[in-house]
Amino acid sequence: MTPAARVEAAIVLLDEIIAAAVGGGAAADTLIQRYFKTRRYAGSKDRRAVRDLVYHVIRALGERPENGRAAMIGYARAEAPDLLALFGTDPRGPVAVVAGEPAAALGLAPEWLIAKFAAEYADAETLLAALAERAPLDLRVNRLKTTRSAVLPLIPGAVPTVHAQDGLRMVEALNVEDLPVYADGRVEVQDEGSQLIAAACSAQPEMTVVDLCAGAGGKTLALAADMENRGRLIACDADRSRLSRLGPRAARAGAANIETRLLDPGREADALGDLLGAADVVLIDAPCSGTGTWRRNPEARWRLTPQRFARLTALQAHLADLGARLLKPGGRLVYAVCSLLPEEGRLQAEALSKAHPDLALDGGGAQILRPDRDETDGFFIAGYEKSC
Ligand SMILES: C[S@@+](CC[C@H](N)C(=O)[O-])C[C@H]1O[C@@H](n2cnc3c(N)ncnc32)[C@H](O)[C@@H]1O
Repeated sequence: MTPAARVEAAIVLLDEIIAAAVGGGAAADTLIQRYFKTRRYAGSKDRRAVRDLVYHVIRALGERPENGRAAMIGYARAEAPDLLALFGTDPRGPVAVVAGEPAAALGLAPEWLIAKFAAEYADAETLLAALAERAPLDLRVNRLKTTRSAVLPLIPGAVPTVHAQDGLRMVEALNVEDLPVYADGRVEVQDEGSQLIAAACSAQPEMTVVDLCAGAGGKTLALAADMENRGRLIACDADRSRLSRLGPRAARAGAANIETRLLDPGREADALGDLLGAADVVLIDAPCSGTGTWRRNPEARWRLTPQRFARLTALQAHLADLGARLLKPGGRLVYAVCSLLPEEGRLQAEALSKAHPDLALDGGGAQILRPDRDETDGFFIAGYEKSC
């Protein structure tokens, strides 16, 4: 592909990503993969160049742009004038820019979200800038199969993570999924912050542990390792397709004590009657806006609307309350979100304490993980003990 053709491809992809942000379509990564599946003429260098350009543009623009062309013109004008010079030079590239054409403005996030960050964090700009960076790749060593020290020499470019005891951070680029240690389930891809959430549950062998929003089981697998495959680990979710991905992952990881339960949204308790007041540990890794994961999914900034945000916070409160009802006396509850907004974290934790006076927040209180300070994705984590 010529340089101008790569710019045109990036514009087409940005159009698709913007449309998906409006209509709840696929993630940018998926759209990029699909795009190249049907364009075999694009070589690996072209693919990488187009992908990198698309992500540079997404990261640079806070508000959702009108369209891909406006996004590219705004980005190129401010950050890459050499790209602007390619417009109108090649029939396979973008046509020349005309006077007065719309151009997107650079920014860290949509204005309404910047205002929310600014109301909560004195250093909101630093935090938002850190969320616009690229995230490192972390692995979790699967203690059901091996140890961190045994695996470390087998992965070039990996170093132990600072906080998580089973974590490795890739400091050199490597296609981890091609490694034998990945193929046979000795390591999983998991951000260090997610590993710390599972660790905050203090799950032990022989316990009854409920992972209420298990998704495809990222944290469930870490809990199974903490439980040494002994006891009951009930992985629940309202999304059938996510939950169905847990089985093959558990098989690869050698996790053998997991039961799955599909929940009916709004009627989740119907499938959990036998577990009310019966769990030693409940993890609520609640569905959220994902503001803490913008480093990995920068287009998520363009997806969120005040209406969607309000629906999420209502769902979080509902699931937190349900989780509290599953705990047995003396049990432990962990409420977590991959968001740094107080409505999804601090205020939910306060409401939970108020609604359930028998839950006592951990001695250290709730914890916030930040990319600029902790070098993890952004998370809110609150751990509670239920009185006996
Ligand atoms: C943050 S994600 C969970 C990620 C997962 N724990 C992991 O470690 O990979 C939140 C999950 O909540 C699920 N969810 C949404 N509504 C739900 C509901 N009403 N009951 C249970 N789970 C729900 C979503 O399908 C999603 O998988």
